[in-house]
Amino acid sequence: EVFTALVDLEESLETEALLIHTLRNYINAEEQKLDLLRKYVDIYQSQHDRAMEDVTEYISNPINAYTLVKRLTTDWDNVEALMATQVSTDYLNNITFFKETRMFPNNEDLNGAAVALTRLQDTYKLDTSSLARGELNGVKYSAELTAADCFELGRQSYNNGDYYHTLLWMKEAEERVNSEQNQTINYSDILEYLAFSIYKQGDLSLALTLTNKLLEIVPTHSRALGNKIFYESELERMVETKKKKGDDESEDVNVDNDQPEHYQDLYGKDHYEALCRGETYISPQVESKLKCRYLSRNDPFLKLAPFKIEEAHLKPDLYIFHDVMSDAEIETVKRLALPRLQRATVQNSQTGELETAQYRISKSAWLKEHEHKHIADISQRVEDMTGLSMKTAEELQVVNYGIGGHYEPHFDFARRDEMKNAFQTLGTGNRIATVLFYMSDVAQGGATVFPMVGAALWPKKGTAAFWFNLYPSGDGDAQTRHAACPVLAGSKWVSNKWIHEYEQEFRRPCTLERPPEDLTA
Ligand SMILES: O=C(O)CCC(=O)C(=O)O
Ligand SMILES: [Fe+2]
Repeated sequence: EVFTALVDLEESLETEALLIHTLRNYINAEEQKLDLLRKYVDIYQSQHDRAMEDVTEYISNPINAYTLVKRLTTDWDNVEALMATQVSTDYLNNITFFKETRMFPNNEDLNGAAVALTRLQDTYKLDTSSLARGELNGVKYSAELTAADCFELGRQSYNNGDYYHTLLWMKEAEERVNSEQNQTINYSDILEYLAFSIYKQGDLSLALTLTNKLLEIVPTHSRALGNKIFYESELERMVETKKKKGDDESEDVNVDNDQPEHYQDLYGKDHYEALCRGETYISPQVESKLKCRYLSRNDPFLKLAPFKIEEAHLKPDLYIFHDVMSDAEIETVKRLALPRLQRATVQNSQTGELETAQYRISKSAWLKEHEHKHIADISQRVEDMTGLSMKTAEELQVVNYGIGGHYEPHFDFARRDEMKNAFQTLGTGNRIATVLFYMSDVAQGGATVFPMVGAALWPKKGTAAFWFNLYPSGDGDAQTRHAACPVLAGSKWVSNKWIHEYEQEFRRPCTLERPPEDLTA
């Protein structure tokens, strides 16, 4: 979803400001035109009224005779010309220009935004009515949805073949429209979608009832008339098959009330979503062993200001480093990434979906002195934190997740079959370890979760997560499979520092120890 990234939405707000300004100017211009026409019509009226007081006297006066003729010729021509003036043309041209030169969401973006919202609804088990009232997990935000907004969410779901969400949102639209003073959508439009998605869910008679209700409101509705005939004949056919079978076996109606496929097909989806909701399942044995400690690596400087480490899981070891990126460094990293983030997107390899905006800060980027220092300091800090060499590490990779932005479960290391293309040619080896800096707090959602071990790491500005992706033998640790949960409220900024195998020989000598079970071969 290209348009869920914060930066895109910011530009969209600027575009909207331009549109509002243009619309206001257009309305003013139309009003000026109407004011002028009003002035003309008033003059006509008063002259005409005067004439009608005494018609004979009026037309026998040569001046009146002249002005009457003039009013009906050149004056009237002016009126007609003014009436015909297309005030809107220039303003419409302006709008076309904005659409061509500025970032402008299209129908695909609207669909993406709707999918993002329904994803949040599923992941965080949000109740439709609460969501429509602007409540997220009991927190009331100012925004609310109108009946028309709910209808549009239903319509987008419908177009995606997702009748499960169509029904949820059309029902909500129905409830909302009944309590709206100025109705934002026609009830009959809602009924039509409602009836068809109910049919898709297998309830023929309810679909027929709703269609009849629709025909009471709009008796000539042609699609509804067609559907009525179809539902009635289907129902009749069902009754006949029932009679033939002579029992009450359930009918083989085209039932389609499951969630769409992509909600089900991913490994451990339920578990992943439960973790995202904060229902962690880390084993009590592991949890009781977790400690917080200071790390100084016998380094005299670090002894003065040791790293504060929190263990989040053991085997695989997941660490949280506290206070390892300053606000100034965060601002630098975001600012360097921002201009490039606007159109950059990440494609999810499993779903092909566009996920988030991301950007790699490159060494060759022209950096100001303090920016250069910040980037170098961050790299040095990662070296101090991990004790690993930065010689083969990748550049800092920046990701911004907007509302609904997420990253499906994945490994950071390359599997054996991917290795050749991935990192071998670079001469850096596989990604031995990951340092993930959190560059923002996230109001709700956005955890980094490890479904196979039941750990969830919650973003906190200035902290960093750290783990080894590979066993000392060089084999990938399947348990490090992880995901970024969708952002429910707020915006999430992270940056990754991926550290590679080569050059680590003296820092993390490899052993021949094999993993207990190689799930990734
Ligand atoms: O954003 C996160 O929490 C995780 C990001 C991640 O896994 C990645 O970029 O590889
Ligand atoms: Fe990752």
